[in-house]
Amino acid sequence: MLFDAAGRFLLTSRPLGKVYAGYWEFPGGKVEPGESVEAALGRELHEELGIAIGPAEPWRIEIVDYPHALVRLHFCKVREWRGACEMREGQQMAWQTLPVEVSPVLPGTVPVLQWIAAERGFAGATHGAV
Ligand SMILES: Nc1nc2c([nH]c(=O)n2[C@@H]2O[C@H](COP(=O)(O)OP(=O)(O)OP(=O)(O)O)[C@@H](O)[C@H]2O)c(=O)[nH]1
Repeated sequence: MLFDAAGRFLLTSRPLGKVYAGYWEFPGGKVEPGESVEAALGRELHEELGIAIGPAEPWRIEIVDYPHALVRLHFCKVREWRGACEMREGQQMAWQTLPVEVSPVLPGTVPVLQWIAAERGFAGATHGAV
């Protein structure tokens, strides 16, 4: 999860051809064998966005049982990176705050918005209805 100095966070849309194409999520991807979560995040954000991240602060872990896969998601906060985000996989990006304006949000991403809301004392809907 990239957070800028204003506290906005970056969401990206899933590219065509993937499950849940067009749904918005925090950029990232799967950990490869032998790789740490932080290293995987750095690799994925470089592949997807062309940036080199600074420290990744582990935040929360969520398990989601999708019809296509059971996934364990490790959310880490990143506040420093080098380079400007470019969409290397045909995705879209949006810097967001609460409530999130992009839609639809990936089911596994919704709880994360709720955690951010709790942390910020934000009351109300975190995102629009699909
Ligand atoms: N990056 C990311 N993935 C999420 C979020 N929420 C969530 O449920 N996921 C799920 O976690 C998995 C992430 O793996 P991925 O992005 O590398 O995999 P993918 O389905 O795109 O397939 P791929 O192996 O072809 O890249 C997907 O099943 C995705 O649906 C999120 O906020 N960010």
